[in-house]
Amino acid sequence: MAGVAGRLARLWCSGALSSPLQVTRFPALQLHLCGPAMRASQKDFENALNQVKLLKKDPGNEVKLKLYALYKQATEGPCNVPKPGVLDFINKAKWDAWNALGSLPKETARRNYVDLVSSLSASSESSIQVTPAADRKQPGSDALVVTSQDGITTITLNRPDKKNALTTQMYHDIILALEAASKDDSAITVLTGNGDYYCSGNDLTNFTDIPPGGVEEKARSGAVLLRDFVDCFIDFPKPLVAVVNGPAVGISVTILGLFDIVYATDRATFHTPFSHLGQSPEGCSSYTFPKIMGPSKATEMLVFGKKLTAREACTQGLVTEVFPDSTFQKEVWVRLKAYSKLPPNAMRISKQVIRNTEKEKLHAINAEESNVLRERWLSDECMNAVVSFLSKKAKL
Ligand SMILES: CCCCC/C=C/CC(=O)SCCNC(=O)CCNC(=O)[C@H](O)C(C)(C)COP(=O)(O)OP(=O)(O)OC[C@H]1O[C@@H](n2cnc3c(N)ncnc32)[C@H](O)[C@@H]1OP(=O)(O)O
Repeated sequence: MAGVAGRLARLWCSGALSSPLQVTRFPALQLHLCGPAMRASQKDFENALNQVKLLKKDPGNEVKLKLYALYKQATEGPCNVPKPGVLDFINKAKWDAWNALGSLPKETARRNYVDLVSSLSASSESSIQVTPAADRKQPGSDALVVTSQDGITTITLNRPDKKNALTTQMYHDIILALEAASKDDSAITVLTGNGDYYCSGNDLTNFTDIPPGGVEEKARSGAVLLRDFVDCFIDFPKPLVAVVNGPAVGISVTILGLFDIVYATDRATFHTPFSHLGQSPEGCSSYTFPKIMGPSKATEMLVFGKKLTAREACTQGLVTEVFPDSTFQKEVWVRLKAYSKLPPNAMRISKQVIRNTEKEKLHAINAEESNVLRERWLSDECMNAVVSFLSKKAKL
């Protein structure tokens, strides 16, 4: 049993914050773990109990023991039953595992159980291929290409002849791609563009596809899609990196405030011409931009549509680092491949510790921005701007 206990201890030490030893060594972290941001609800716990039954791979005896111990600790508290006899190997191993958790609080055990099941579910689904969106047989879906390599899932906008403008189908496909990436075995996820542009924002021809319910219905469904789209970025659990390979416009700029890292070529520009288009900020930028760059710089961008160079965007904190265009791809991918080798659970959990403090706020802001935009899309100012662009009278 010393062997099992030793191996368990090693597992815990390498596991995601589940070791009682680690928790006592980092009391500040323990506070976070027990705080509302990291608390696993009863529902999360019940979901995890069901998820365990659906695991495609047997996790092995050591992990099963760990699950058992966390379950007992979460539901009954510290081990207080008599130790089974030496010949009762199985029950003794279970007792030892439970007893090893000492006085770990029930709430922490519940959280650790949920995290462990979540990492097991992710790795048991790792055999699922992340296929290019084109293979999902969705119309227009070759506009998005998803690949997974070297621990990195890359979502590439692939409409270079339209400057990677986002069609309605692409919003749906990106949501699906992010959902798949959140569960695959990659450590980090990248969004980038193919061709000379990163993305020219919302495809303005989206406005021409009016359903039987008329423009009001179009605006309503657009606002729902926008909200769902941005929610995925708010909730994305792993490090999310934007590789900005060229100019970025509109929503492709605003959501950068929800990424963890933004690398840009020195050829990139950042442009949010909402007033020119009779529109208003989305992607939580009404909150993230003032927070990142201060209110007046944010106003220059979001209200007056000031276009920033990559270096200006970096100085103002929207971009993490700028690279010469000639070496951009090489330098960025070398860096990302190195990052992708870091322990994935630690990265995920650190990201969540950072993000969880304001997740609720971001969701509320997203809902409000989407509502305001729904009204803006029905305004004369917006309709005139779209008509001007579509009739080739206006360009940014
Ligand atoms: C669920 C809904 C959510 C909605 C969320 C709201 C988001 C708000 C925004 O994103 S606002 C930003 C909207 N974007 C724009 O207004 C950009 C419009 N495009 C341009 O001004 C220019 O095309 C350009 C400055 C991006 C590039 O100019 P350039 O001269 O280099 O290239 P072309 O104009 O010749 O572009 C090549 C073809 O691509 C088409 N195209 C480019 N961007 C868009 C776009 N956003 N929507 C639709 N089409 C776009 C352009 O029309 C050319 O097509 P053509 O070859 O058929 O003429």
